[in-house]
Amino acid sequence: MTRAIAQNKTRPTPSMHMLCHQAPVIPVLVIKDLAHAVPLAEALVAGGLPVLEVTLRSAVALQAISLMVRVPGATIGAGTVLNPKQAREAKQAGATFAVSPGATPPVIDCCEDLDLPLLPGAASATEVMHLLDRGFDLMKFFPAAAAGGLAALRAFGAPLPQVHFCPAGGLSQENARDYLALANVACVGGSWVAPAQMIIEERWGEIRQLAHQARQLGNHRAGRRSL
Ligand SMILES: O=C(O)C(=O)C[C@H](O)[C@H](O)COP(=O)(O)O
Repeated sequence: MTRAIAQNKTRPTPSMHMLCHQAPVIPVLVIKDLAHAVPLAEALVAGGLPVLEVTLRSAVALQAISLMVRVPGATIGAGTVLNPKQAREAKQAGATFAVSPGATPPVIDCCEDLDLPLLPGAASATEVMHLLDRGFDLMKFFPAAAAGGLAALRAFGAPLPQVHFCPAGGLSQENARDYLALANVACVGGSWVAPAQMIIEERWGEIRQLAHQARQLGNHRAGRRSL
């Protein structure tokens, strides 16, 4: 029996669910200078965002992950995981989870073999259905704003109410609240809490403040709209 057939049922992904419920926002980070890794993680954790996604888009990303995992209170994942090699390297660096803008069978298989929780990306009903078939009921919705935003997520909720999403791509402090108000949104992802220029200028106090504001977005979730 092939792996796909053997797992052709909805398998809850408890670890990713747990991580997505720790805070309303997962910061998406691009770290270009290794010296920024620890103070950046400390600022975000101090602001109330403990789950961080370090994208594998820079030469120092893996080293950054291996330093940031030692920051008290931080849970570090690797983002932009595009292939099995990157998944293996992320795990080796100490990442607790992996995030991908999409989903390919090799990445899914590799993360399963590594026992590395994966937040795979989907942008259409067909992609969501493929991931459901692979047992995922929590996935990234990417690129959220470009792929239909709030209206698309609301529409997914009718035929696919069992699926929860972490929308990312085009979110901001201003629109994140509307996404978090949807019943099928577990959390959101975004780079707005750690803007590139602020990182370059090492404005950690301001980043902590942005994280704090983002954390507050979770306070309004009690009154969420149903789908
Ligand atoms: O790198 C990944 O794994 C991704 O899936 C993409 C990121 O989540 C978005 O690039 C964040 O988008 P912005 O908040 O608009 O900057």
